[in-house]
Amino acid sequence: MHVVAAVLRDARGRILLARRTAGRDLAGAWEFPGGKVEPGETALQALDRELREELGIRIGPARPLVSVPQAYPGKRIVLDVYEVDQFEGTARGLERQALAWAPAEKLASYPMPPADRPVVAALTAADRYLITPEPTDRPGFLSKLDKALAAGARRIQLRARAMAAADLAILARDAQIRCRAKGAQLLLNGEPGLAADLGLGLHLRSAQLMALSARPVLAEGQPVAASCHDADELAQAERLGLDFVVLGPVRATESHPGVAPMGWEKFAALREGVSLPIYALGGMKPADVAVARRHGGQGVAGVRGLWPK
Ligand SMILES: Nc1nc2c([nH]c(=O)n2[C@H]2C[C@H](O)[C@@H](COP(=O)(O)OP(=O)(O)OP(=O)(O)O)O2)c(=O)[nH]1
Ligand SMILES: [Mg+2]
Repeated sequence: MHVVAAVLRDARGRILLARRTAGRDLAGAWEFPGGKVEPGETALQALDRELREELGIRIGPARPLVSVPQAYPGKRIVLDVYEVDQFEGTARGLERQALAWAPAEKLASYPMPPADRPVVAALTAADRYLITPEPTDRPGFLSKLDKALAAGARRIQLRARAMAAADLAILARDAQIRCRAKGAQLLLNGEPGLAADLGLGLHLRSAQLMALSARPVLAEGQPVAASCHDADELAQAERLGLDFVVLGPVRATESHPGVAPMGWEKFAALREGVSLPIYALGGMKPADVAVARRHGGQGVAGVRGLWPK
C-alpha cells in the first residue's frame, strides 16, 4: 500500500499533525496528513487530493523528505513523505479529525504510528553519521575533527579500537569539548563505562548489542546507537530502545573486502521490520543521503566517505 503524507509548516515553523479518528486502524495516533494513493494517481496527485479532502487546502510544490517501508500486522505500507513549503487556504479538520501545530522538537512526544518515527528523525536529526578513522596523531586527528565540524558534521562516532584506555579518555574529552561547542552529538564506540563517566553517547558493536538485556545507562539525554547487519540485530536494538542504528554493508567497501554487500533492496526490506532511524553504511558518500532516504534510511554513515581529506 502506497501512502503519501505532507509536512506542512505554519509561519512559526510548527508542523501540522492530524489525529486518526476512531474506528480506523491506528485510531488515536497522530500522523502527518495524507492518505492512500489510488489507482491511476501519481504520488503528488494523491497528496493534493488528500489535503483538499481532509484539510481544505491547495498545496504548492512538494519536495521528497523520506519514503518509509513499514510492515504492520496484516499489511505492508510505504509511507512517502513530502515537505510542502506553500499552501493556499486555512487547514481545517474536514473529517472531524483533531489538528495540532507542533514545534519540531515536540514531535517525538506525540504518539504516532511506527512508520512515523523515521520521519520525525529525518526532520530533526543529522542525515550523516561520521565515524572517525583510528586516531594516530592527536593534533592531526583533532584538526580533522574541527574541519568536519566546520563542514556541518553534527553526529559523530569516536572509534578508537587500538588506543590505550588512558589515551582514549584524554582524546574523548578533547573531542567532546569541540563537539559541544558546535552542538554536535559525540558517541564513543564500544566503551559503555567511559561513555557514562564522560557524559558521552555510546555506539555499541553488534556483539555488545546482542549480549545486553537492557539499554546501557548514560548521562541524561545521551544517545545509544548500535551497528547492525541483519533482522535479529535490528530487533534487539528496537527492543532495547536504542536511538538509532547503522545497517550495512550496503555497498562493497575497501575496509571489508570479503563481506557481501546487501544492496538497497535488502536495506529497505530489513528497515520494514523495525521503526528505528537507520543510517546506511558501506561505501557511502554525502551524495548518497538522497538514495538512502528513498529506501527509508535516516541518511548515510561512514569513515572514508565523510572524514575530511
Ligand atoms: N496519512 C498518514 N498515514 C499514515 C502515517 N503513518 C502511518 O503509518 N500511516 C498509515 C496509517 C494507514 O494504515 C495508512 C493510511 O491509510 P488511511 O486509511 O488513513 O488512508 P486515507 O487517508 O486514504 O483514508 P480512508 O479514506 O481510507 O479513510 O498509512 C502518516 O503519518 N500519515
Ligand atoms: Mg488520511
